[in-house]
Amino acid sequence: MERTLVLVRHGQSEWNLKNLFTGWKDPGLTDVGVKEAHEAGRKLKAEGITFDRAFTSNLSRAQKTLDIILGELGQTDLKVVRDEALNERDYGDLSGLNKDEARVKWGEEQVHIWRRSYDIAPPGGESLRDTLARTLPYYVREILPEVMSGKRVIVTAHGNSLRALIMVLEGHTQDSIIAREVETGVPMIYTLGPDSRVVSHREP
Ligand SMILES: O=C(O)[C@@H](CO)OP(=O)(O)O
Repeated sequence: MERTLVLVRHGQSEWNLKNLFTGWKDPGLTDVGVKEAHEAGRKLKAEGITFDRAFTSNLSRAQKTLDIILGELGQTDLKVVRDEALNERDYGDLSGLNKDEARVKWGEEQVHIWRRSYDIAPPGGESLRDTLARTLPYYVREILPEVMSGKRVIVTAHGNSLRALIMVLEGHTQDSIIAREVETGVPMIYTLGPDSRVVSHREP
Protein backbone atom coordinates (compact mmCIF):
# COMPACT_ATOMS: atom_id res chain seq x y z
CA MET A 1 0.00 0.00 0.00
CA GLU A 2 1.14 3.53 -0.84
CA ARG A 3 1.49 5.84 2.16
CA THR A 4 2.43 9.31 0.96
CA LEU A 5 2.77 12.44 3.07
CA VAL A 6 3.85 15.73 1.51
CA LEU A 7 4.88 18.67 3.68
CA VAL A 8 5.32 22.16 2.23
CA ARG A 9 6.35 25.33 3.98
CA HIS A 10 4.41 28.36 2.69
CA GLY A 11 5.99 30.58 0.03
CA GLN A 12 7.85 33.74 1.02
CA SER A 13 5.66 36.04 3.15
CA GLU A 14 5.72 39.84 3.40
CA TRP A 15 7.40 39.50 6.81
CA ASN A 16 9.96 36.96 5.56
CA LEU A 17 10.90 39.60 2.99
CA LYS A 18 11.11 42.31 5.66
CA ASN A 19 13.12 39.94 7.91
CA LEU A 20 10.62 40.17 10.80
CA PHE A 21 9.81 37.49 13.39
CA THR A 22 6.34 36.35 12.35
CA GLY A 23 4.99 33.50 14.48
CA TRP A 24 1.19 33.77 14.80
CA LYS A 25 1.02 37.09 12.92
CA ASP A 26 -0.71 36.80 9.59
CA PRO A 27 1.09 38.55 6.71
CA GLY A 28 0.26 37.53 3.15
CA LEU A 29 2.54 36.05 0.49
CA THR A 30 4.84 38.23 -1.60
CA ASP A 31 4.88 37.90 -5.41
CA VAL A 32 7.92 35.66 -4.94
CA GLY A 33 5.95 33.58 -2.42
CA VAL A 34 3.09 33.18 -4.90
CA LYS A 35 5.59 32.05 -7.57
CA GLU A 36 7.17 29.57 -5.14
CA ALA A 37 3.74 28.08 -4.40
CA HIS A 38 3.00 27.68 -8.14
CA GLU A 39 6.41 26.06 -8.58
CA ALA A 40 5.71 23.64 -5.72
CA GLY A 41 2.43 22.69 -7.39
CA ARG A 42 4.12 22.20 -10.76
CA LYS A 43 6.80 19.99 -9.20
CA LEU A 44 4.16 17.80 -7.58
CA LYS A 45 2.28 17.63 -10.86
CA ALA A 46 5.47 16.55 -12.64
CA GLU A 47 5.81 13.78 -10.03
CA GLY A 48 2.29 12.63 -10.91
CA ILE A 49 1.11 13.23 -7.35
CA THR A 50 -2.46 14.22 -6.51
CA PHE A 51 -4.03 14.31 -3.06
CA ASP A 52 -6.95 12.78 -1.19
CA ARG A 53 -6.61 14.89 1.96
CA ALA A 54 -5.26 18.43 2.60
CA PHE A 55 -4.37 20.05 5.90
CA THR A 56 -3.15 23.54 6.68
CA SER A 57 -2.85 26.03 9.53
CA ASN A 58 -5.10 28.89 10.53
CA LEU A 59 -2.74 31.39 8.91
CA SER A 60 -3.33 32.82 5.46
CA ARG A 61 0.21 32.34 4.06
CA ALA A 62 -0.07 28.56 4.47
CA GLN A 63 -3.69 28.48 3.26
CA LYS A 64 -2.91 30.52 0.16
CA THR A 65 0.09 28.31 -0.62
CA LEU A 66 -2.15 25.25 -0.42
CA ASP A 67 -4.81 26.87 -2.64
CA ILE A 68 -2.21 27.65 -5.30
CA ILE A 69 -0.75 24.11 -5.19
CA LEU A 70 -4.19 22.54 -5.46
CA GLY A 71 -4.92 24.91 -8.36
CA GLU A 72 -1.82 23.68 -10.21
CA LEU A 73 -2.97 20.10 -9.60
CA GLY A 74 -6.52 20.80 -10.81
CA GLN A 75 -7.80 19.91 -7.34
CA THR A 76 -9.47 23.13 -6.17
CA ASP A 77 -12.50 21.08 -5.05
CA LEU A 78 -10.51 19.09 -2.48
CA LYS A 79 -11.78 19.74 1.05
CA VAL A 80 -9.18 21.55 3.14
CA VAL A 81 -8.90 21.06 6.91
CA ARG A 82 -7.54 24.12 8.73
CA ASP A 83 -6.31 23.92 12.30
CA GLU A 84 -4.29 26.22 14.52
CA ALA A 85 -2.40 23.17 15.79
CA LEU A 86 -0.36 23.55 12.57
CA ASN A 87 0.30 27.27 13.10
CA GLU A 88 3.82 28.63 13.22
CA ARG A 89 5.62 28.62 16.58
CA ASP A 90 4.36 31.61 18.60
CA TYR A 91 7.32 33.99 18.69
CA GLY A 92 5.86 35.87 21.68
CA ASP A 93 7.49 39.23 22.37
CA LEU A 94 9.79 38.84 19.36
CA SER A 95 6.84 38.89 16.93
CA GLY A 96 7.14 41.85 14.57
CA LEU A 97 10.76 42.63 15.51
CA ASN A 98 13.49 42.74 12.89
CA LYS A 99 15.80 39.71 13.16
CA ASP A 100 18.98 41.71 12.53
CA GLU A 101 17.98 44.32 15.13
CA ALA A 102 17.31 41.49 17.57
CA ARG A 103 20.84 40.14 16.93
CA VAL A 104 22.29 43.57 17.70
CA LYS A 105 20.22 43.85 20.89
CA TRP A 106 20.55 40.32 22.32
CA GLY A 107 23.52 38.89 20.40
CA GLU A 108 23.83 36.41 17.54
CA GLU A 109 24.00 33.35 19.79
CA GLN A 110 20.92 34.14 21.89
CA VAL A 111 18.82 34.86 18.80
CA HIS A 112 19.99 31.62 17.18
CA ILE A 113 19.03 29.74 20.36
CA TRP A 114 15.54 31.27 20.31
CA ARG A 115 15.15 30.49 16.59
CA ARG A 116 16.54 26.98 16.39
CA SER A 117 16.98 25.34 19.80
CA TYR A 118 14.64 22.59 20.94
CA ASP A 119 13.69 23.77 24.39
CA ILE A 120 14.53 27.47 24.88
CA ALA A 121 11.40 29.59 24.30
CA PRO A 122 11.57 33.23 23.18
CA PRO A 123 10.03 35.55 25.88
CA GLY A 124 6.26 35.06 25.90
CA GLY A 125 6.43 32.52 23.09
CA GLU A 126 6.79 28.82 22.31
CA SER A 127 9.94 26.70 22.15
CA LEU A 128 10.15 23.98 19.50
CA ARG A 129 9.25 21.56 22.29
CA ASP A 130 6.08 23.58 23.02
CA THR A 131 5.28 23.63 19.32
CA LEU A 132 5.79 19.87 19.07
CA ALA A 133 3.45 19.41 22.04
CA ARG A 134 0.57 20.67 19.88
CA THR A 135 1.61 19.62 16.35
CA LEU A 136 2.46 16.00 17.18
CA PRO A 137 -0.86 15.06 18.86
CA TYR A 138 -2.67 16.65 15.91
CA TYR A 139 -0.52 14.71 13.45
CA VAL A 140 -1.09 11.44 15.30
CA ARG A 141 -4.83 11.98 15.71
CA GLU A 142 -5.84 13.60 12.39
CA ILE A 143 -3.13 13.23 9.75
CA LEU A 144 -1.33 9.92 10.33
CA PRO A 145 -4.49 7.75 10.25
CA GLU A 146 -5.29 9.14 6.79
CA VAL A 147 -1.78 8.39 5.52
CA MET A 148 -1.87 4.91 7.04
CA SER A 149 -5.18 4.15 5.33
CA GLY A 150 -3.56 4.84 1.95
CA LYS A 151 -4.81 8.40 1.44
CA ARG A 152 -2.28 10.76 -0.15
CA VAL A 153 -1.95 13.70 2.20
CA ILE A 154 -0.55 17.22 1.79
CA VAL A 155 0.19 19.52 4.73
CA THR A 156 1.12 23.15 4.16
CA ALA A 157 2.40 24.89 7.25
CA HIS A 158 5.38 26.81 8.64
CA GLY A 159 9.12 26.64 9.19
CA ASN A 160 8.95 25.69 12.85
CA SER A 161 5.64 23.83 13.02
CA LEU A 162 7.07 21.65 10.22
CA ARG A 163 10.47 21.34 11.96
CA ALA A 164 8.57 19.93 14.93
CA LEU A 165 6.94 17.24 12.78
CA ILE A 166 10.16 16.66 10.81
CA MET A 167 11.97 16.04 14.09
CA VAL A 168 9.79 12.98 14.60
CA LEU A 169 9.54 11.92 10.95
CA GLU A 170 13.30 12.12 10.32
CA GLY A 171 14.28 10.95 13.80
CA HIS A 172 16.28 14.05 14.74
CA THR A 173 17.78 14.51 18.17
CA GLN A 174 17.46 17.72 20.16
CA ASP A 175 20.93 18.59 18.82
CA SER A 176 20.52 17.61 15.19
CA ILE A 177 17.20 19.44 14.75
CA ILE A 178 19.06 22.75 15.31
CA ALA A 179 20.62 22.55 11.84
CA ARG A 180 17.47 21.34 10.02
CA GLU A 181 16.25 24.27 7.92
CA VAL A 182 13.03 24.20 5.89
CA GLU A 183 12.94 26.23 2.68
CA THR A 184 9.86 28.11 1.50
CA GLY A 185 7.79 26.35 -1.16
CA VAL A 186 9.84 23.15 -1.43
CA PRO A 187 7.71 19.97 -1.32
CA MET A 188 9.07 17.29 1.01
CA ILE A 189 7.71 13.92 -0.08
CA TYR A 190 7.73 11.20 2.59
CA THR A 191 6.78 7.57 2.15
CA LEU A 192 5.78 5.75 5.33
CA GLY A 193 6.10 2.05 6.10
CA PRO A 194 3.50 -0.17 7.79
CA ASP A 195 4.88 0.82 11.21
CA SER A 196 4.27 4.52 10.34
CA ARG A 197 8.00 5.24 10.16
CA VAL A 198 9.48 7.11 7.20
CA VAL A 199 11.03 4.78 4.62
CA SER A 200 11.92 7.42 2.06
CA HIS A 201 12.16 11.19 1.82
CA ARG A 202 12.83 13.31 -1.24
CA GLU A 203 12.56 16.92 -2.32
CA PRO A 204 12.00 17.05 -6.11
O1 LIG B 1 9.53 34.41 11.82
C1 LIG B 1 9.07 33.25 11.89
O2 LIG B 1 7.96 32.98 12.33
C2 LIG B 1 9.95 32.09 11.43
C3 LIG B 1 9.62 31.61 10.06
O3 LIG B 1 9.64 32.61 9.10
O4 LIG B 1 11.28 32.55 11.44
P1 LIG B 1 12.57 31.74 11.91
O5 LIG B 1 13.13 31.12 10.68
O6 LIG B 1 13.44 32.83 12.44
O7 LIG B 1 12.17 30.77 12.96
